[in-house]
Amino acid sequence: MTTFYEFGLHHLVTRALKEVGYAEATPIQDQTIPIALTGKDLIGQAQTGTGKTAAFGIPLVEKANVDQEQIQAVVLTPTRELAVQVAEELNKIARYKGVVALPIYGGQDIQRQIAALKKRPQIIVATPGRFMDHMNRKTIRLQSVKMVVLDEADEMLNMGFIDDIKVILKEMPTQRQTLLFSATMPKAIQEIARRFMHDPVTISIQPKEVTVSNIRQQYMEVTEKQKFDVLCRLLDIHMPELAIVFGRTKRRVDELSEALTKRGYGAEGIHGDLNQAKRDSVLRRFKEGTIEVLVATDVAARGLDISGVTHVYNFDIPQGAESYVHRIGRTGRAGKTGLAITFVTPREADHLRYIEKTTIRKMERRPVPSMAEAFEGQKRLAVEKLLEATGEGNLNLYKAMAEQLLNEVDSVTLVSAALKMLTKEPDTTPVRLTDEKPLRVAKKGYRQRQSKRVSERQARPALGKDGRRLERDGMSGRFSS
Ligand SMILES: Nc1ncnc2c1ncn2[C@@H]1O[C@H](COP(=O)(O)OP(=O)(O)OP(=O)(O)O)[C@@H](O)[C@H]1O
Ligand SMILES: [Mg+2]
Repeated sequence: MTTFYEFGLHHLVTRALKEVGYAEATPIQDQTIPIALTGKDLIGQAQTGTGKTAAFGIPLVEKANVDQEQIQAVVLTPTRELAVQVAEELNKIARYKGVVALPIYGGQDIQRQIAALKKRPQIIVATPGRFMDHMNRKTIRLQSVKMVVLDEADEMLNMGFIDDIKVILKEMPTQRQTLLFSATMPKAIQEIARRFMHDPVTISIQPKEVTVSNIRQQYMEVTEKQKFDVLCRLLDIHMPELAIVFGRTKRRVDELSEALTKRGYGAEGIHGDLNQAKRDSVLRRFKEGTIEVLVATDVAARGLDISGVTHVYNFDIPQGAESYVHRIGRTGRAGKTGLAITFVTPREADHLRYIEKTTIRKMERRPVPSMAEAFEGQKRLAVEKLLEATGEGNLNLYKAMAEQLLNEVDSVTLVSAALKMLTKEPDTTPVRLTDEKPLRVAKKGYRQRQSKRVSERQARPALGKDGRRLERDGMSGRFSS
């Protein structure tokens, strides 16, 4: 493996990389950084969690000129949260060189953004809709842009951003370098490449294996009605550090997070109908570990890098194989291991096969855990907690009382009572969840009609009451501003 010194980077860039703990380049970084540094256009594909952000981020920071107070690079991302995250990573890489990356996204006060833009950052990381807004207001000037990155380009196409992207790219100087990155590269990307890239080099790391091997992939056959109890049991058995539960629609996410909270789990939902302040606070509390279960639509499936996510549950099987790859890719990142479990209702069996066929990877079928197994898991946790407390010391304050208690109650009864108090017993609090219709594998004719509809929709962007463009919420198929 290559160390970052071997790329001949500015010493202030290598110093920052050392500080963030990147000793060696990951395979995608190893292969793309030297090409990107030469100024060539590039398409980079590598599995989730393998460091694509730094693969484009390092060349961006390396090539930016600190003394030139103009926008020199633009990164476009499909979601607001991803724009923030990518800007954070770029700023880490850029901290000693003094280059500044600014995130610009919808739902944030535009005047504040305009004020921040006046400070003349060298790199902008933006969602397409808000970027267009600034272009139209002439609060962003593009004449000095030398590099453009499309992160998760395929998702931006899925979300109907194609027209925005075309307009944005047309406004950019033609003498620019264009980089395109994603873990999945459907055919539609080639159209972007052909129209907007100049003789791009394609780098694909293990294109056959779209998912990383350190994610264990399992599925469980459940009925719609069983899903919620099975999820609760799994959470009790797995005891994830952090878990993401993906639901199909915004309503589903709302109902699920409420139901989980009712049953005593620290859960919150995130989707595109929530205001930005709420989205930000939910994500922040998840990262801090204040809540341990994030319930999400596909809005959280792309690019988000949250360390500590040990489990991903597809409460509803995802529509597309790409969506599956990105959802489960929120775990098992940067060489860590993770577990992904997908719920499949009887009528969705074909859909599961289609995903397996597309990812060329079989999921392991697992039986639904019983309530007794979940209870066992929780009892084990209680024992662990109790044993841990015995090792912590500072028990002297309690010992006199313990001895007194032991005169009155036998030791087994006493410890049993302590364990009972520490154990989360099976909870059957009733919850309200609206059934989702099963997903069926689309028939060929239907698929074609659907894709035609999508292209029509793209040609005529959806407008809100005030005539503003609306952004689509991942794969949930509804619109939100
Ligand atoms: N060279 C490196 N050494 C160690 N860790 C790294 C290195 N490069 C990146 N990482 C870490 O790997 C994790 C995943 O990186 P990143 O988010 O860029 O993945 P990605 O390939 O863009 O994934 P996705 O397809 O999900 O967007 C991050 O936590 C990042 O800090
Ligand atoms: Mg990424």
